Order: sequence, then C-alpha cells, then structure tokens
Amino acid sequence: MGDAVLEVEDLTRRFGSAVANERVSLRVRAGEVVGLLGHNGAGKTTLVSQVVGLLRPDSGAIRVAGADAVADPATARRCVALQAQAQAPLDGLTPRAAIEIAGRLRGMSGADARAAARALADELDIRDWFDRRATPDGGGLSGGVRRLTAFAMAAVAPVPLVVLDEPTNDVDAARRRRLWETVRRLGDDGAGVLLVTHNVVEAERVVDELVVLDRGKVVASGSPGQLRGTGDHDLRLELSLHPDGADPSDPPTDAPIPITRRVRAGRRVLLTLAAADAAAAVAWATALRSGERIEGYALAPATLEDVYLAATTTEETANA
Ligand SMILES: Nc1ncnc2c1ncn2[C@@H]1O[C@H](COP(=O)(O)OP(=O)(O)OP(=O)(O)O)[C@@H](O)[C@H]1O
Repeated sequence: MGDAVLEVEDLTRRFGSAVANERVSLRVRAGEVVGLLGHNGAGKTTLVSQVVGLLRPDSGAIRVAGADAVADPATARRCVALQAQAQAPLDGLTPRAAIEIAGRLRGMSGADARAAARALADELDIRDWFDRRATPDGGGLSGGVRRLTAFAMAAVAPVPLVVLDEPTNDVDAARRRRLWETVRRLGDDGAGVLLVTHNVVEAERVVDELVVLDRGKVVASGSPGQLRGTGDHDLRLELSLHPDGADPSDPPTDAPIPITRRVRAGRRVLLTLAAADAAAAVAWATALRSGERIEGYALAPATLEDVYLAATTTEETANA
C-alpha cells in the first residue's frame, strides 16, 4: 500500500445548529479500500460531498492526491471518480455509451474506453442491457442496472481516488458479489477507494480499513480484525425474545457464561462470547427456550455487524 490519496483532518461541517461532521479524520492510501459505515443521517454523504468539492467544510483540511481540496476543489475533483448516492441521470443513453463517455471524459482514447466499458459490462454481468436505452420515465433499464452502470462509470478509468456512495443499492445478490470483487480489484490495481455502505457484512470481505460514524463523529476505526478485537473466534448468540418478554441477559451477569458485548435491537439480543463457551451457551439458550423464556436462538461466528451495532446503538434506539 502506498501514499495517502485522501487525508481528512479534523473536518467539521454544520447545517444550522446541526453538526453533520464533527472533527472527522480519516485516511485512504493508494491500493486501500476504506469502508465508511454509519446509520442514516450519520454524516457519510456530507463527508463525501466535501471530499469531491461539492460542499465547503466549516473547518478542517482535505487533501486529495496531494491537492488541497478546500482551497483548490477543481484540481482535487480531477483526481476523484464519484458514484453518487442519487441515481446517475442516464436518460437517453445506453450503459455502453454512458460508460464510454465517462472514460473519454477522463482522458481515455476511444479504443481504450470501448474496451474498458466492455470489460466492466462482463465483470458486472450487464451485457444483456448494454445497448438498451434508459428512458426519462425511469424505463428501459432497471434500478439495479442503472446503479451498476453508474458504478462502471466511476470505475472505468484509472484515478487516484474512487468514492462510492452506496454502490449496491437496488443491486441483486449475484451482481453485488461481482461489484464487490470489482471494488477489490480497483484497490488491487492501485486506486484508493472510499466506500460508503450500510452493507456491513458484505463489505467486510473487501475492505482493508473501516471507519464508523455515529451522529457525525468517528466512533471506531481500524481493520476488520482490529475492530472485531482479538477474538477472531468470538461467537454471536442471538436470542429472540417473546413480544414484551423479559431479556434473560439483562444484566449480562445473569448469564452463566461471560458476555463480552451485548446489544439489544427490538426483540433481538446479540451477545458476543468466546468460542470456548459455545457448549455452555447452547445449553443455557436451550433451557431458556424449553422454559419458554425466549422464542428461539441462533449461534454463529461474530461479524463486524456486531461491532458496528455496539458502536452505534444507543440504549434509546437499542430498546426501541
Ligand atoms: N443540505 C442540508 N441541509 C440541512 N441539513 C442537512 C443537509 N444535508 C445533510 N443534512 C443533515 O446532516 C446530517 C447528516 O446527513 P448525511 O446525508 O450526511 O447522512 P448520511 O450518513 O449520508 O445518511 P444516509 O445513510 O441516510 O444517506 C443529517 O442530520 C442531515 O439531516
């Protein structure tokens, strides 16, 4: 991994009295995929808009490929390819034309843009719609194919920094998998990728680093392994409570096994425990179910989703 292609330092952006980004710092190096996670309204799109020069920060610094993105947004923008959260306006265009035009605008030759567009269409499996025109009434192309086309437009030409804001929205499971592979390839080919997503579980497979935003602030950052903690063998015991049923893990010391993390989300309770305690955990949960104190349970390896929920779930929302 190489030099930083994006450095964000102490970035603050307010909308009136609401603080959308509060002293956010993060870094993306060449060859690195950095996932930016956070709940709705956490401040992800606000951050992206400042990185690409669409919004000015109140304070803080942004450097893109060495250029000061606040003082000189035009230079910075030339070094960034953005897939925005809103659907790209493709009306009247075919995916082939849209992707080729995006490549030409980034300085590729006609032949290179054509070849790169074809290669991406194969990679993302959208060849069946490659020559179908998007119509202004939203017809011609499905939401998923429009999204994949917008992704291909951001991925077609080599740039120092690729920013993807929710690239998998509307995309089916098989093509999401292809898209994630392409995201990883962009990093492996040398780009820095900043990836905004809600899809914690799928993103975990392709990111090198994760930054978690909660109400505008960075509440956790690090590699997936670091964020999960040392317990790569941790397990997640999920208890499903009866409607209005009491939570048998509240307080966690009521459980007969050590609970390292406990998150309640509605009628689900997610408990993190050591793999060595699996048998005791199953015995406890089975007894709870037999005694009709819970509806059911599931035991699985802990994922980043558990870490993410623990970092961002407040008692208020957790017990909602
Ligand atoms: N133009 C604006 N005017 C006023 N408030 C805004 C504006 N843009 C964003 N906000 C507020 O700033 C906060 C952060 O919004 P932002 O869109 O950055 O969140 P997000 O993490 O991208 O959310 P989502 O996952 O829903 O896209 C929210 O409280 C939002 O209401």
